[in-house]
Amino acid sequence: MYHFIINPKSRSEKGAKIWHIVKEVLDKKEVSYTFHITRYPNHATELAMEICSTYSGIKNIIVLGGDGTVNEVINGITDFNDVLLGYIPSGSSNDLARSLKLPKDPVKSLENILFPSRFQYVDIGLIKSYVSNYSRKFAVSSGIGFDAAICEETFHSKLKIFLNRYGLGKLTYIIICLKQLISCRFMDGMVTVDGGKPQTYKKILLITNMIHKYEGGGMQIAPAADPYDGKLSVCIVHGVSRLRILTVLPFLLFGKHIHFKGVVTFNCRLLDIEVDNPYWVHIDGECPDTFSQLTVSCITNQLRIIV
Ligand SMILES: Nc1ncnc2c1ncn2[C@@H]1O[C@H](COP(=O)(O)OP(=O)(O)OP(=O)(O)O)[C@@H](O)[C@H]1O
Repeated sequence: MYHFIINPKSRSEKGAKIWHIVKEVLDKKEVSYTFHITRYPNHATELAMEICSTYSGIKNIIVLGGDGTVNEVINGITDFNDVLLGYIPSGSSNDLARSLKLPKDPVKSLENILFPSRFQYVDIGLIKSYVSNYSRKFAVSSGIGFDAAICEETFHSKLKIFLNRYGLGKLTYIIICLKQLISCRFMDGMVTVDGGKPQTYKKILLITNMIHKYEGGGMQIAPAADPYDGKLSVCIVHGVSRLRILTVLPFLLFGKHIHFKGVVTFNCRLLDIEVDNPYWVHIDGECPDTFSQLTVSCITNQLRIIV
């Protein structure tokens, strides 16, 4: 039995159309399944919880949506040992699917799930703010500063809906990225790696904590990120002028930004972040709030996913 959780609103409502294609194949093949359509933000978390509590034994939960829906689902799974996750990417950025090299075509994706050749245990991240009493898991990445400000603005953007209609969703990120480059505030703060000595940074553009190498629809923020190594791949950009950042940005696509002055990358299990003011934080591309204190960690080999 497969349990589908579908976000019809993903990729500006293309999720609904993709589900119809998938459903047709399921019915034709007489596959036994239940399906659950999300009706509001965070509904996928409730649905995943419901599936976990209703059915016993190993549950095949299949997510049809974007990275945000995967995030909601992993936050609803009550026992990771009892879940085998399948994923049919139908979001605008699909960075998880890109990293795991999952098929883009929904029918191929479905076939991969119905006749799986293998599954993998992948790491997930956990972000907490003790100051704000907040905690959430993430599948792909979390970040504070510039990348989160871009996510926040993209979320409210009418341009995204318009450009997604023409398959140009990526362009939204580029346009908003340039806009944020002019207006975003730099942070001053302190970063503590694996409980070591706190390190002070000035004029921080962003601090990203990556499980997988891509975010923002294929930007290789952490080209060395390995979702199976039990570690976060961290990227800090600091002390660089806005003009300089503009010249570095194109190198992000290929992960070559890491060679520039002011870009610090390292792997760790635990990261403490304290910044001078509350700034936007994104978690798998969704921005719950602004925070000034964060503790980020990696949970090793937590999620069993069909690849
Ligand atoms: N019925 C709904 N109405 C409004 N919002 C919804 C509904 N169902 C889910 N959502 C919200 O849509 C958000 C975005 O979905 P998702 O991330 O899956 O797609 P996306 O933004 O197109 O893809 P990506 O994250 O890959 O760019 C989710 O975080 C979820 O809260």
